Amino acid sequence: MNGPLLKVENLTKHYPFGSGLFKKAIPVIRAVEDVSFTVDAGETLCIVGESGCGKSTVARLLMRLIEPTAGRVLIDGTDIAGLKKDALHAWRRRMQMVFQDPYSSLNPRLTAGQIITEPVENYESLSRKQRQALAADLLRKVGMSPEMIHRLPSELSGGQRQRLGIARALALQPSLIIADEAVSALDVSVQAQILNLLLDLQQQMGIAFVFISHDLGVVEHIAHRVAVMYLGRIVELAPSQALFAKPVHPYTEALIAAAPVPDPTRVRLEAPVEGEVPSPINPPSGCAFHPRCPLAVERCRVEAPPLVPMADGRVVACHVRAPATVIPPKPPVAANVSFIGT
Ligand SMILES: Nc1ncnc2c1ncn2[C@@H]1O[C@H](COP(=O)(O)OP(=O)(O)OP(=O)(O)O)[C@@H](O)[C@H]1O
Repeated sequence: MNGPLLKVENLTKHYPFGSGLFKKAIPVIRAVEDVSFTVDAGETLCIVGESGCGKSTVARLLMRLIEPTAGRVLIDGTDIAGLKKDALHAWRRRMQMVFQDPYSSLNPRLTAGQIITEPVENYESLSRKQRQALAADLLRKVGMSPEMIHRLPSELSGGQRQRLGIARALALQPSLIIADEAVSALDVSVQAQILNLLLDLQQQMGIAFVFISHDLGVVEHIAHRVAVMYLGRIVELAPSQALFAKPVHPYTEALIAAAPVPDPTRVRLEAPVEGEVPSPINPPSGCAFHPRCPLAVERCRVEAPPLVPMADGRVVACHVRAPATVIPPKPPVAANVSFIGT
């Protein structure tokens, strides 16, 4: 199939805020605003940004766990919103999710073997032997001993539980895995093991990842491309190497400056730039980053910058660093005009 595996077009999610009883319009939380990107087969797109910028909402929209206010999600060119029950069921096989907290996302009453095979049994019935063989195979794939098949989640370490969550996601042989802060709850050494496991699996099985993280060390390790979000919008989307070598948006620059060295004690992105993240209920006019931006000029206060494509394949929304080319107004049409006296 030509074209991207995943195409996200102008995805927007507004949550109602309060009742709006005495006002004409109900105020909304602008969680995700006009987000567009693509992901190719076998590619890893990381989404980064401070807490509350809309990363998890994008993940939930991709998985169709919530409905968008506007915009579309296409898989292999098919709009998932238009799928009827059976087609949606079939499509769900292709996209799986790995969650941040491996403990709360695993049923504590099921054994590792049952947890792994449960998604498959939603699609086909398996004999006891097939179930055991599948579970053992997937446990091996994620670097666990098949002997763990009878263990309960409470009998596993955090890293083992996250491997189990990955094994469960792999069971349906998905084309795409959405991983929302999938390693954030783990020790740094276990994080590295899980990330390397994901990279190996990607090479072996050609899986694409949308990997959501606020940890740039993690992102630098695994991303092919990176989308930087600020207050619900993508402000820069770039090939990973280019982004880390030369961030263009002042917000990206600040994020990278806050986490300069890839080491185990690296700074988290809790407050990478001065000032608070503004409210998504009443975002600033113009560029939403302007109140915190050291480069802001008057235009930033009044006009929202569009995402402008740059020569190295990135797109950036910044009036100062990536000014949109102003298309000169067309000259007046001169043909067939006759002037008196000429
Ligand atoms: N169900 C909901 N109802 C109302 N507001 C919501 C809901 N879910 C998220 N929000 C709001 O939408 C915005 C984006 O939230 P989201 O969880 O997507 O951010 P995030 O970048 O994933 O943050 P974090 O890194 O802390 O998980 C936030 O302002 C959040 O409070």
